[in-house]
Amino acid sequence: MTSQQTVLVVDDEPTICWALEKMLVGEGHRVVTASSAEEGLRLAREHSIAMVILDVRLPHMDGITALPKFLDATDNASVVIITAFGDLETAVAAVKNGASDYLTKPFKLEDALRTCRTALQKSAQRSAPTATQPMLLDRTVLVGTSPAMQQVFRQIALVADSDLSVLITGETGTGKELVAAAIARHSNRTNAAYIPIAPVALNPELIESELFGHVKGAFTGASEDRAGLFERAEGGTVLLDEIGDLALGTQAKLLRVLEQGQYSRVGDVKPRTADVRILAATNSDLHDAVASGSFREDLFHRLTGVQIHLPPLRERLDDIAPLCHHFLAAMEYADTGIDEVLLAELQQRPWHGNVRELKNAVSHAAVVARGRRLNISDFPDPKPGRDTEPVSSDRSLERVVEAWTTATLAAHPDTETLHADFLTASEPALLRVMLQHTGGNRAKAAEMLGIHRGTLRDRLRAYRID
Ligand SMILES: Nc1ncnc2c1ncn2[C@@H]1O[C@H](COP(=O)(O)OP(=O)(O)OP(=O)(O)O)[C@@H](O)[C@H]1O
Repeated sequence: MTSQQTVLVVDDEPTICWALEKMLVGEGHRVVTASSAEEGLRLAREHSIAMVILDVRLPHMDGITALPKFLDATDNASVVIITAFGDLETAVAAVKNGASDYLTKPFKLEDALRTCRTALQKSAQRSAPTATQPMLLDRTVLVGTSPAMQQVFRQIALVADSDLSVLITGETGTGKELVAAAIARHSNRTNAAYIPIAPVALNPELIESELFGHVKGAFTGASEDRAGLFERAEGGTVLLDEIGDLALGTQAKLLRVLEQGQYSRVGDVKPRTADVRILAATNSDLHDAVASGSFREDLFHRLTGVQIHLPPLRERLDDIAPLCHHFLAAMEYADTGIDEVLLAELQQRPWHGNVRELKNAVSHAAVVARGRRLNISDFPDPKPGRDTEPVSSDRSLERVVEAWTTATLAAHPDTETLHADFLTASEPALLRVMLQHTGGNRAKAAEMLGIHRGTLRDRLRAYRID
């Protein structure tokens, strides 16, 4: 147990204050509570606070606005933000404004405990205050309420401000480019260029020239010196889409940029310095590419330091409803409803083209329905999947688990609950599909799962699955 520290809980819901107080007192800490930011700030100045747990939604001043004031008043204590809805903007704003971490309501006490323990440890090591610029938030277009997307938001929030390169993986249409754009937008390179580029779309012979530039006479047609992508993106961020398609020679040059921050224009030996953050995306399995020798292992390890994996849409069915509403609203059909029956039918579809297919399908349906309530016949037929790509092979499952584990370890290096966290992340999908499969018959679902009915009931309740 850690030595006694004082924790300030600021939340206008007495039950949350009570539960957190009980939990932290159980850990041997002292707890003071406040129901508004103003009251909390007064207490923060009166006590020597090691950690603040701060709700975002508060009666007068909200938690994000109050966060810099709490950091100031507590001499940079760790602040854990509680959000009612773990959206990307709040998560990024919280982390960017100096929060150590955040919890999404409703949260489990064991999650809160783990987060608080880490935050209290950080509190002791926290350095002097840094200037906290309020963040200019633009409307995110990255929508999702599933646990998988919440994990993606958390990862974006945690890596955005660093200069780490990030590998974004996922099937086509899962939103990899949107994730890259969100990282660039929320990074401290936000005012510099963000250039997404798909090497596969470039002429293979000219690809190095496109990336690194060339000098006059380097090859036929090189009539003058030309800057490449890395020069144009100086100070900013580059997304290399479909990184798996890069030729081995180009991979070696990219590795030099990543490791030494250097490159040379084609036809030139003079090294140039690249101040560019590199994000990469792929929908292919780089493990296989490494095994077959078409992708450099050193580049693979360099890129997979931080990995964000976007699961296919069929593995995050909770996102279908908010995505539909988002796309309808963007088309100014916000009033066009999606009822439960339609939603259930949409959730049955395989969505091989993922969110891109859903977006196109919703646009199509909205135009066909012309403002009336949508039904399934308004939607185009599902896109066929590639025969070579089973809906969920053992191999892709293995990859998802690997990516999740790597990302969680990166976010929580001191974790002591990895196994429980893994179950929380993966079990709801398993149970939902089983219930759909058995038409809601819990006894049958429990039998097929090989677990006791009571265990199934408890898990469903815990995950709030109806
Ligand atoms: N979470 C999301 N919220 C809102 N829109 C999304 C989301 N995910 C994807 N989209 C939309 O779906 C489409 C495909 O997304 P994106 O281009 O980012 O996918 P991708 O994984 O990069 O695809 P590919 O591998 O084919 O390049 C885009 O129109 C994007 O705006």
